[in-house]
Amino acid sequence: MESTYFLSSSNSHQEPAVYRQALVNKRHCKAFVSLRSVNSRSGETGCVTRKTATSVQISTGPLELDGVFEASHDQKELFAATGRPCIAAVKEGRPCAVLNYGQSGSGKSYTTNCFLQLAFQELFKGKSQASTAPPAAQSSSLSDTGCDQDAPSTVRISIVEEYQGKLVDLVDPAAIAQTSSVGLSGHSQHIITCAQDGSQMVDAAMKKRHTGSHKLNSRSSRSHLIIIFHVETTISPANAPRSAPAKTSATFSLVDLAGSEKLRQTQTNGHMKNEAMHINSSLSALQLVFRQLADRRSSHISHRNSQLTMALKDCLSGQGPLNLVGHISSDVASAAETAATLKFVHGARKMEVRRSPASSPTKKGRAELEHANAQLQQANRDLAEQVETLKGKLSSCTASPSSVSSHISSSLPSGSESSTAFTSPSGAPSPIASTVPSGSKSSPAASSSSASHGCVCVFENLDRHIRNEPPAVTSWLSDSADSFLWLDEYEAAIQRALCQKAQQDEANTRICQLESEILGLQGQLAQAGRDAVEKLESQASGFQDCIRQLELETILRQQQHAEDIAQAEAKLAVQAADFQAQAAFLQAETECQMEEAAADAQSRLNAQALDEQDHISRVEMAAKAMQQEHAAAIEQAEAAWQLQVANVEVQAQQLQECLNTCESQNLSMQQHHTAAMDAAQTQRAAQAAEVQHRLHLAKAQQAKLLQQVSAAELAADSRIQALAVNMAEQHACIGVLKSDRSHLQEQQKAACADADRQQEELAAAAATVASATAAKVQAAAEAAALRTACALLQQRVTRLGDGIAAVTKSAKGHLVTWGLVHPWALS
Ligand SMILES: Nc1ncnc2c1ncn2[C@@H]1O[C@H](COP(=O)(O)OP(=O)(O)OP(=O)(O)O)[C@@H](O)[C@H]1O
Repeated sequence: MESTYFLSSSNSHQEPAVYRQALVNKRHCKAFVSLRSVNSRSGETGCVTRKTATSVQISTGPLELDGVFEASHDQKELFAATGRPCIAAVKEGRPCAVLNYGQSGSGKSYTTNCFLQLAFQELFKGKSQASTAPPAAQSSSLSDTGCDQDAPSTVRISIVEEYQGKLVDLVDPAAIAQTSSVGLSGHSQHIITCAQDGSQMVDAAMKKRHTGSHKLNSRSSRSHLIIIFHVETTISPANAPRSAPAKTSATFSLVDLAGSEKLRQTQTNGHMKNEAMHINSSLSALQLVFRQLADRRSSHISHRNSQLTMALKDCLSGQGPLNLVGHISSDVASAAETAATLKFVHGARKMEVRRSPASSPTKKGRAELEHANAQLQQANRDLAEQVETLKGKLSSCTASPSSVSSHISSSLPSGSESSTAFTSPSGAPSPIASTVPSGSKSSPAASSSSASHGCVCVFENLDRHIRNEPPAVTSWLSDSADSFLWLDEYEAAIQRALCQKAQQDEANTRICQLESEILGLQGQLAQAGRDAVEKLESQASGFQDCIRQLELETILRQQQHAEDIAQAEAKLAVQAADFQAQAAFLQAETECQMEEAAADAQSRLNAQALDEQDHISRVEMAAKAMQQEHAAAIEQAEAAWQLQVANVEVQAQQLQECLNTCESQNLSMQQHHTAAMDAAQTQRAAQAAEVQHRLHLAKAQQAKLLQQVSAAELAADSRIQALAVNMAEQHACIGVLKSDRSHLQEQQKAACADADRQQEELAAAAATVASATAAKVQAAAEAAALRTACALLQQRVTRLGDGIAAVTKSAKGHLVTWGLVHPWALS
């Protein structure tokens, strides 16, 4: 049984997308131009000309491309450059595509039809007749032609159009063609076995394609046509590398895009206008995808913008050739469209194969996928081992005819030869002799299993001969009845062989079952892969949607932020203007306030100076008042003292007068002797007691005056101390004022002058206080003088007392002497 393995095909329906992504950046899109030199509309030509085989001349200079062909006669060359490499690639298992792009009426459909015929020829090269055999047989027959070593074993075709955003299967309308994250799916696939088949199918499908008539094209395509060739190729062993798989599968897409239209030029209305809008919209989506694929900075490919780009996702993946044919006209009236087509086609050359973020799975998804793949590969290996084991068992059950015959020979009676054993006694050749090689002997020990196949062959041959030629065999059997004594043994061998054949059939059945299981598992593997891919792609599409949503939100937010920033800037400008105005106002206000503060400070200083002056004047007045009070007190004290002194002097004079009177009376009494002596003595004693009393009073008054003087001195001292404290406080205030004045420059001078003036005044006050102190000293001196006078007065009083005592003693002596009084009366 021939084992077939799929190559690592890039077909999206057989492998996860992660393995389909090429990792190397390289250019994969080639740009070609099909130039129609017609002047149907404007009558002028020459807006573009073919310069070389790979460049066109336009107004701005030459434009390099991968190939430039004259549409009128170069269709085969164009196909050779664009279609044939794709056919070769699809046979190698790489997906590829040819896209026809251009203005309406530029010849895209014409070229597509030519390409189809040429592609069929290329695919079925060497096979001219359609085979009537069933597909399985066709597959083998295609590869067995020997014309093309790698001719496709199976070619299936799908024809789908994208019309107004919907996909339509043009071969089987019942099929629901749709796109998903893995590309196009659900479309019908139809095996074709020859170019004729393909042409008929395409012709039938083309009749169903949406077309319309407008000014530029009487049969204008109103849809994008996608013709997909699903090609499976069995590579001959000679071509296949030793370890390479032997079968490939891939798709070749031939795309006839609807023409880009300017409504003004085509002059379409109503329904066709709608169609044109859809066409232009999907072409714009395609252009965007091409631009994104050509732009390395672009991280997102917008396949989902249209059904067309979704359906062509595989073709654009860059795993196989992508040939873009731009159809242009040299008509000057089409210059704008020609320029646009050239720009698009030329820009597509920059497209590079790269990992598409749109299809790249997430890390987690990739890990899951790789894990699942590893498991599936392990299961595949296990199954392959089982198959190999069963194959070994089968081969051990299989033997060559020679071994069977030898086994049969060994089973014959001894001495009998196989050649005679199968020869009739009449010498007629045995009908089965040819099945048993003569003279072949094998060891009797040969296994019955190795003999089984030979026995079966012999038996089948015999059976066939019996059925085909019954009389000959019957006669041969009857003639040889005696010679077939070993028939029983032969029958036994046949039984054994049949038994082994049954075992072999069973093994074959088991192998078939296992193969079908393998196929089922492979299908499951593929399905699991597809499911996983689909899941990942759906996740990726979800992510894309999220990313798009986020991008949209980001753009909206950016716009909102820009607006906010503009508003904020406007507000800030207004606020800045306000602030400036406020700052100017505040500055003016501050200056006014400073001026006012300076004026206030000045006035306060002036007021303080005035207050100080008032205070000093008050202090001075208080000092003056105290001095006056002190002086008054001193004067009062002096007056009181003088009054007292005067009183004492008066009393002393009065006492002197009394003494004089007493002396005169004493003289009179001396003249009148005894009676008057007692009365005079008593009177003198009473007078002396009164004088003593008055002296005592005078002394008390003197002491009181002395106390008053000392109290006045204490009060004066305390007043002087209070004045000194006040003066110290005034000095402190002056210091504070000085420090304040130091901070105020110009005003300080006046304040200092005032302070100096106040200082001077204070000095004057101090001088006044000093003079008051001097006056106090003087008063003290006067008090001392008063005290001295008092002492003198005391001495005079003492002397007066002594005189009085002496007078009294002399008077008493005279009285005793005179005998007026007895001495003892005087003691
Ligand atoms: N190379 C050519 N040789 C001769 N005739 C041509 C060639 N190319 C186009 N034509 C003719 O020009 C006409 C318009 O061509 P075609 O329908 O292929 O244009 P188109 O690009 O497919 O237009 P649309 O986009 O509107 O479908 C057809 O009648 C076609 O036969």
